[in-house]
Amino acid sequence: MTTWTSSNLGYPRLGEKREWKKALESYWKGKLDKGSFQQQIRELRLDFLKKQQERGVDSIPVGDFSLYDHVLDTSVMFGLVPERFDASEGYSSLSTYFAVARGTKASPASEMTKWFNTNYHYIVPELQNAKPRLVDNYPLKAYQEAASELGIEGRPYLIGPYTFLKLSKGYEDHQFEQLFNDLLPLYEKVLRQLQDAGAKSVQIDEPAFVQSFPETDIPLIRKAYELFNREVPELDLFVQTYFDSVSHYKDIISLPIAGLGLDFVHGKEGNWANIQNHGFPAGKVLGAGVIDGRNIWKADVKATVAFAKDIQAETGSEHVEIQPSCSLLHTPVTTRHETQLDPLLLDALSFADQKLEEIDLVTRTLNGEDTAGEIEENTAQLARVKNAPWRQETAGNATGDIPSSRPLSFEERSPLQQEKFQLPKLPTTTIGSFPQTREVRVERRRMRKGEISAEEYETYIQNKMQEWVDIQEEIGLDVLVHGEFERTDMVEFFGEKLGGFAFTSNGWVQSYGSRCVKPPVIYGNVEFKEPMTVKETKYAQTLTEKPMKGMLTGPVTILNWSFERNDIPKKEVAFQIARALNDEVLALENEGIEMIQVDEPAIREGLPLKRAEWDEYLEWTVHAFRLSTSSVKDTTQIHTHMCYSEFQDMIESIRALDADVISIETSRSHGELIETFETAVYDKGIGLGVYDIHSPRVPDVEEMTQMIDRALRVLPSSLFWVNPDCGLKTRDVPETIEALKNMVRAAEEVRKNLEQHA
Ligand SMILES: Nc1nc2c(c(=O)[nH]1)N[C@@H](CNc1ccc(C(=O)N[C@@H](CCC(=O)N[C@@H](CCC(=O)N[C@@H](CCC(=O)O)C(=O)O)C(=O)O)C(=O)O)cc1)CN2
Ligand code: MET
Ligand SMILES: [Zn+2]
Repeated sequence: MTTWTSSNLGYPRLGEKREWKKALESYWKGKLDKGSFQQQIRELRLDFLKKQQERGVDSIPVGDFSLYDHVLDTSVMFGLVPERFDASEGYSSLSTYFAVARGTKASPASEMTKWFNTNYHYIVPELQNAKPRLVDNYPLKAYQEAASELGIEGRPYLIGPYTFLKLSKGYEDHQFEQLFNDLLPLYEKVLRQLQDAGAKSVQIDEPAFVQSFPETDIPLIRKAYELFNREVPELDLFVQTYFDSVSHYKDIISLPIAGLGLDFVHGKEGNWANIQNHGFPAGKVLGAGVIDGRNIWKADVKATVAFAKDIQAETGSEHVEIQPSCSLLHTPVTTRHETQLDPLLLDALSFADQKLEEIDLVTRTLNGEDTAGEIEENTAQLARVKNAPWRQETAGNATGDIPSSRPLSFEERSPLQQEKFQLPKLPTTTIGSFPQTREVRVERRRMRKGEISAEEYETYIQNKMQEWVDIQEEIGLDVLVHGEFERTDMVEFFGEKLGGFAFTSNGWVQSYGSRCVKPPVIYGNVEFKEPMTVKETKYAQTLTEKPMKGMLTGPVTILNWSFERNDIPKKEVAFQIARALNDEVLALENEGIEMIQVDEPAIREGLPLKRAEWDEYLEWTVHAFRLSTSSVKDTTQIHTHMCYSEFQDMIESIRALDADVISIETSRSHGELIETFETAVYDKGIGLGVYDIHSPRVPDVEEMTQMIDRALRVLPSSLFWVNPDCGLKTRDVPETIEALKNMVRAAEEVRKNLEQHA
């Protein structure tokens, strides 16, 4: 007799109408006092638990909620606050916590980077001189709160020691084992306190188990879980993996743990092969991640039930837990406020709350409950969607008519471009966006609500462009941008203008801290309808003699930061977007915009978690970029931009993009990227970001000249550009202007030095 239960792995923090974001931002601005802030947050936290309870989830995670980021919570819990931060109010005080996340005047924030292959960013733990100790047991507090306030017997959430250390920096490979050993007693203490408080099980997330990791780490992992199993025998250790199939599956399933959760959506083939080849140990709970936690399409409940039964039959498991494929942090909260969507499309969607209902339905069905009516309804809904007119279109993916390489090599076309643009050495520019102030957003909302006309809004945007062209001229930047004021977001904006996309009103997902994105939904074939950026860019160009850089989002980034359709291969969609962007690039060029940036920050984040799959991925992503950008004249300069990235291992693919200039985020990793160029050859235009734009802190001239000098030790000055790490949309106006002034002065100083030494 099989036991079927349900569990959730994490719930979105944002709230149905982004209440969490609003509370945080008001608190940071000093508009909400600490007491009210904590009260509001507590209500949200409890409400989220209640919503999961109401949806019948058997195992509800507690402690996955966070005030910024769950990795930062783990760091703070273990006292891993870098020394540069003032911890006088206590390591786990709000002021210290937010200082690490956001930086202060005195201390730059900790680095932030991508959470595996998602668009969520975590704060990277810094372990230089680390002396970890248990400062606060967050999961315990969360467990007790859920129990006393709501009577929920929650399952405390923890990031496992192996994954935590893998996500950290500030140590050499040979120190890994020592640091790991230092952490274990702390984990043991946390677990013991949970056991003493009556917790029955814990969720220990180890997504690092799905990455390609060295076999030599296995004894360490084994040692950790053996220790936990020995020291907290009453507590069921439920190890959770997601985003792909488990590497070294045989070793991982033999750990002394109570259960293992596997992703049967994003690691379906690999995990299926794993259980076929190696089975699943008797007596352990099998977590079956069968509901997609990364996308927003309604599940086929009937097929899911059948698949869960297949998994059970294959493994003979006595206890299977039906789960989402990963934490629901990566999906929007609920479809219930979506009123603008085509009803047929709305019918096809499932956000976090709906996914929990699907999990419940699947579980009840497996338990033999009569759910025939509900299943029938689900089947009918799916059929309606399948018959929708936009699902009938066959994929038009022919791109054979678009060139995917430029006629001249970089060496040949670069002098032609220089002759045309006449740029100084170390040209200065920015990445595209200028502050999206509250005023800009309010104006847009007024236009959308019909409170002002489209013309009034257009005039407002034109005035903004004028204002910022003047500012850029005044600062002395060499290549200007229009500022992206007309855009809500670099992906959503294009989604709204291209065919085949739909957009939600409340489909927000956390990107980092309080910042959210509203990924558009790709439901049909992507098509160019009309020029998307020409009007603004052309207008901005009339305001200046300097080159105005056109600004587009690249095909892979549009794809990766949207909810993708799941009925045709991803790369087909990328090529469709590439075709549309190629039309836009040519439309810009045709109107005299001859420097065009096509941003591709998401190429790196989308890299498969398993090395073996990299080549194939890089091949189609590079091809998509080249399809978008290769049709231009020799004298047209193509720029691209990437951020949050570790590029060490993909420099060759970056070269293969064949962009004339690339700008890359560098400074938040304190220049680590620069070291890459000591060995790698990069021989096209390149700007390594000279200042971190994620923090309100204004760097001084000296700091930036140092960054430039450091870069020039490994890159030729003839190819080097000076720019910030990324766009400036999240910054305030005064700090933006001040920082850019310092940046231009830094470039001037270094230029002067170069001339003296020439
Ligand atoms: N898609 C995507 N992914 C990305 C990035 C990115 O730019 N886009 N950048 C990297 C970092 N991530 C980021 C993600 C979001 C934001 C960001 O600034 N998001 C904004 C929302 C942007 C937006 O869509 N704004 C809308 C709606 C904003 C809004 O809340 N409007 C108010 C009215 C105005 C107000 O009260 O503020 C309302 O409707 O009530 C607009 O501008 O129109 C936010 O969270 O605040 C920045 C960086 C990596 N991933
Ligand atoms: C996340 S990359 C952002 C690039 C975009 N052009 C901007 O400046 O905002
Ligand atoms: Zn960027």
